[in-house]
Amino acid sequence: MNNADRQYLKIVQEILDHGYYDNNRTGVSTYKLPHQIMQFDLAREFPILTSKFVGFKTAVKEMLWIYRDQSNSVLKLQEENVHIWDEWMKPDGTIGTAYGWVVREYQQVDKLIAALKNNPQDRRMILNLWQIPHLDGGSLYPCAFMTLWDVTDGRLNCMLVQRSGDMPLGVPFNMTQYAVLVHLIAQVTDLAPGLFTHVINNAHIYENQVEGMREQLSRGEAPEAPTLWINPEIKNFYDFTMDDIKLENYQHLGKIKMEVSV
Ligand SMILES: Nc1nc(=O)c2c([nH]1)NC[C@@H]1CN(c3ccc(C(=O)N[C@@H](CCC(=O)O)C(=O)O)cc3)CN21
Ligand SMILES: O=c1ccn([C@H]2C[C@H](O)[C@@H](COP(=O)(O)O)O2)c(=O)[nH]1
Repeated sequence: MNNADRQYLKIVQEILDHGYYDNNRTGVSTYKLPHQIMQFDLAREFPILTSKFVGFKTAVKEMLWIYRDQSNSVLKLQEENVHIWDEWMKPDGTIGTAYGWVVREYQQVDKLIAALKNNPQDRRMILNLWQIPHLDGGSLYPCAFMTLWDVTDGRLNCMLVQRSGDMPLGVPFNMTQYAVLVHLIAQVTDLAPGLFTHVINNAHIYENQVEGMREQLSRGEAPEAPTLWINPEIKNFYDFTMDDIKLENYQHLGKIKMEVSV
């Protein structure tokens, strides 16, 4: 069994067995549990689910849109055939002052890379998309909103804090795309990838997704994890393209269609 699936499916099972049934902003109720955590050693494994197909390219394109392009343009994502933000597009074609916009506003990536290169003992290395004055200017408050970075013994460790996690849709994307981000940042700072810890404050399954999750749980053994290939020649974070990031030998048990609540 793939370790990513083992940790992920354990949380899913916990939510279905013991989750608290509650309403929320979207009007579609969820089963939820607080404080769920997954942890991966990126030197040993690449975390992507194999118990269902996860759109690796879509997830990585979204991550590059936020951190490399530092863009809020949904139209730009659509040009790359990514439609997961369509429902949140404002009339101007953007998601407003959220995600990539906030990264750019405070030059957060440049500051992180500079600290990792020049002062890796720093204990203040944080990317924080939760910028209170700009929250209401965005179409959605950021969910995976903070990463805390650490260098220990030449290894780059990253903790992702997610305030709200849609286990069937958002979380499989988030775990994989942030693992890729750690690999990319490690490569351009001459560090080895280390621990990736994913903390989810409110981990939930919308009630119209329960059937899909039960199907995923009932599937047979999840195939072993694929491997991530990154073009070793890229030394500048902003030079990475999708051609430089590839998943090799991705075996999975097939797509499961689930609904997104807006
Ligand atoms: N309720 C909700 N859940 C989310 O995960 C979510 C939001 N809202 N709002 C903002 C973004 C948009 N995200 C999304 C939206 C849709 C999919 C989705 O439909 N995924 C499909 C395939 C999509 C594709 O490859 O084009 C999946 O099966 O993973 C995933 C993440 C993550 N975020
Ligand atoms: O990267 C993401 C973005 C969004 N989500 C999910 C989590 C929630 O289901 C919704 C956001 O609704 P809120 O009421 O603002 O919490 O989107 C995710 O899992 N990952």
